[in-house]
Amino acid sequence: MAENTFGGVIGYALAPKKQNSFIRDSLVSLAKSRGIELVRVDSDKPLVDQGPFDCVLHKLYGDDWKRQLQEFKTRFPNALILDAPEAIERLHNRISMLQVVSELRIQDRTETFGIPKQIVIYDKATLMDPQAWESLKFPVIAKPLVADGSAKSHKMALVFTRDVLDKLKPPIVLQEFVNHGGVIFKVYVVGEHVRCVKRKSLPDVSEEKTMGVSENLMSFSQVSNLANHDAENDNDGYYQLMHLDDTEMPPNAFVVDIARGLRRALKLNLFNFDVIRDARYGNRYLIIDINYFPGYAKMPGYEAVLTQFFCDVMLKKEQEEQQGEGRVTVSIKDNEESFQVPFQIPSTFRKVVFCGLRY
Ligand SMILES: Nc1ncnc2c1ncn2[C@@H]1O[C@H](COP(=O)(O)OP(=O)(O)OP(=O)(O)O)[C@@H](O)[C@H]1O
Ligand SMILES: O=P(O)(O)O[C@H]1[C@H](OP(=O)(O)O)[C@@H](OP(=O)(O)O)[C@@H](O)[C@@H](O)[C@@H]1OP(=O)(O)O
Ligand SMILES: [Mg+2]
Ligand SMILES: [Mg+2]
Repeated sequence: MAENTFGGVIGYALAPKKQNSFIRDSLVSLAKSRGIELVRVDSDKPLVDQGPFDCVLHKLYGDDWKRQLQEFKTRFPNALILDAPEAIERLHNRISMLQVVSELRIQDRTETFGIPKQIVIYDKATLMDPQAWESLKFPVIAKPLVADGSAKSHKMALVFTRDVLDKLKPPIVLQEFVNHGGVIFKVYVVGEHVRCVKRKSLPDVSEEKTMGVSENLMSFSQVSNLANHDAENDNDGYYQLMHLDDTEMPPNAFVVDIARGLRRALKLNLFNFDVIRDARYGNRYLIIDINYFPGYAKMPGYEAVLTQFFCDVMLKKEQEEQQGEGRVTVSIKDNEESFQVPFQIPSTFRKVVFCGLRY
């Protein structure tokens, strides 16, 4: 993509951990060299009192933050909020998060995609009702329904048998565990840019293993974020087991099609999604998780990707503002009724004088 010169000020509102990992000197200086200034938003002060910002980049939760963004948008209508809080909210619930996958249509591909079979359980009574989960095949993964960024929302359990379901705390999603060779694909989306990487995942579960497990419930959290095992230091054979190196990537064009479709449907620019390849078929892919503003710094060369995105956003904003300059709303009064009509002033006219027309 051609380099553009439209700079601007981007305010970032991030939790301290995210700020530390994302806002590196290397990103700040590269962005600066392209005219983009990255400025920290102080979460102890009202957002409207800070700035001016051309754009606000954010990953914070709660009603107060949402209200602050609304107030900011009202006060500074030209400022961009990246991304819209209503669009982000869809990812805070593990059911609505994946509903969007069924809306996607991708043509002319031999690969297929979908989501694992899953049900939502809101209370203990339903959890104990066999009818609720009779359509599910065990093992299943129990995931907290809410994905609100808390440590709790990442606490999962691999459940081998029905008799341990009473140990779970609703509201939860019960999702069928699908064997996938112990490797997950994480697809990072930054506007138009799409990058797929491999990460380790839970190992496959065999029928015998399901029968013979001593514990019928195995708890875990953020498996793909555990430190990568060094192949030379692999005393426990974990790295070998995961086959990270010899796992084939999904076709790039397929991944890009899904990413672009999700971006359009979700109306989000900054997210990643986790994909597994169903070991039973080889060309069937399942989307299991979508995260807003993930750990981009783990993506090699993230500084260049994010800087280009910031520049693209600023350019688009500038173009829209220029187009918008000729746009006015004309009030028309017809006897007692009045109408508001949008009107575009042709760019060749420098000055237009509206008089009280009567006809
Ligand atoms: N249906 C499934 N079948 C097989 N493995 C799964 C399934 N769902 C989740 N996993 C495994 O469990 C891990 C955690 O699940 P998931 O990605 O839904 O949780 P998360 O806490 O939201 O993750 P993240 O840290 O990416 O936000 C996945 O990375 C994958 O290894
Ligand atoms: O911790 P990191 O920055 O690396 O990023 C992780 C991010 O944590 P943070 O936003 O709390 O920092 C998580 O967000 P929440 O679900 O907790 O909101 C989730 O998006 C993970 O998927 C990200 O890891 P990745 O998917 O890139 O491996
Ligand atoms: Mg995940
Ligand atoms: Mg997640």
